[in-house]
Amino acid sequence: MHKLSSILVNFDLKPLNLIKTIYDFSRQEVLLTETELFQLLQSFEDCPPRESLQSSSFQWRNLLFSQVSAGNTTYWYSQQIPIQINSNLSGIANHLAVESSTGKPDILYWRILDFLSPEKLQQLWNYLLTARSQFNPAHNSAGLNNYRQSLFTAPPPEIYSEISEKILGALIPIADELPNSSQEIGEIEMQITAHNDGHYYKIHNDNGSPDTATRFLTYVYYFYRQPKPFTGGELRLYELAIKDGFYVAGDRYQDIEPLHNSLIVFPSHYMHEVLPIRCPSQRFEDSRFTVNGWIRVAID
Ligand SMILES: O=C(O)CCC(=O)C(=O)O
Ligand SMILES: [Fe+2]
Repeated sequence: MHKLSSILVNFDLKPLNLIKTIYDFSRQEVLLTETELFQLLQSFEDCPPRESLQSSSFQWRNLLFSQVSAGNTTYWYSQQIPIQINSNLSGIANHLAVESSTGKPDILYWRILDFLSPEKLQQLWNYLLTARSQFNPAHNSAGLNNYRQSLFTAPPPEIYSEISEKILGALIPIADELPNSSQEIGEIEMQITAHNDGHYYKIHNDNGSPDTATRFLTYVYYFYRQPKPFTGGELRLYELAIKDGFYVAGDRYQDIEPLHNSLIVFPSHYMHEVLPIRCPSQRFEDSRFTVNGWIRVAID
């Protein structure tokens, strides 16, 4: 909480109306509560009475932006929302862990080896070999060019239900133990991807936009022909850092080998990337395949 007197000395409040400007504003790390903003405004000689001030707010990532209108002038302020680390993640680790990393760098993930039985894996292959024409180029949610190159498609219903059930099978014991409903498991999203020669996915996280904000776990199931027909394609998980109220990639990272028939689970807000793939044959069936997606928290 900032003292009004120190803000008045150090800070020249200006009307701001563009998101970009709001962002710059937040970088100054001047965080006001609504009450402080009203007090600040009222210290201006020409400020209308409090009853005529109107306010509204919206949330972006872990920042709460609010606006107060006085006549034709709009004032913005921002406030950091405390970041909640899900204390049950360690519990999930206990249930999922065949292998887990809590070491250095400080990155949590869970990996299950031999995730699918040989029969289920064969079913997946049988589907894939008929489905080449259903794969489309993937786009990054921010619409940026050159951010991501891969092919993807929606899973057929039987693959969706079998794999989501298997994932839920690992998570349900935890869901039952969760102390409140806001941490119950909601929707499971799923896609099938193929990364071939020259494909990659640059650094991103999976829940940084309003429509993805309820994703809390990311899972990636890897499978490919034997012997392994490509090189590269490691999943690089970055240590989490917070800068100016935003999640950013820390300096340290861990590269995870996309092992055949393994499932990786990690928190969706981690920054991560897929390193470039080299696949000399360039044949579709030699791609680095995944069934991957996101587990959302249920919302009441
Ligand atoms: O393929 C992978 O290893 C990760 C894919 C990914 O990050 C995503 O689809 O959001
Ligand atoms: Fe991702």
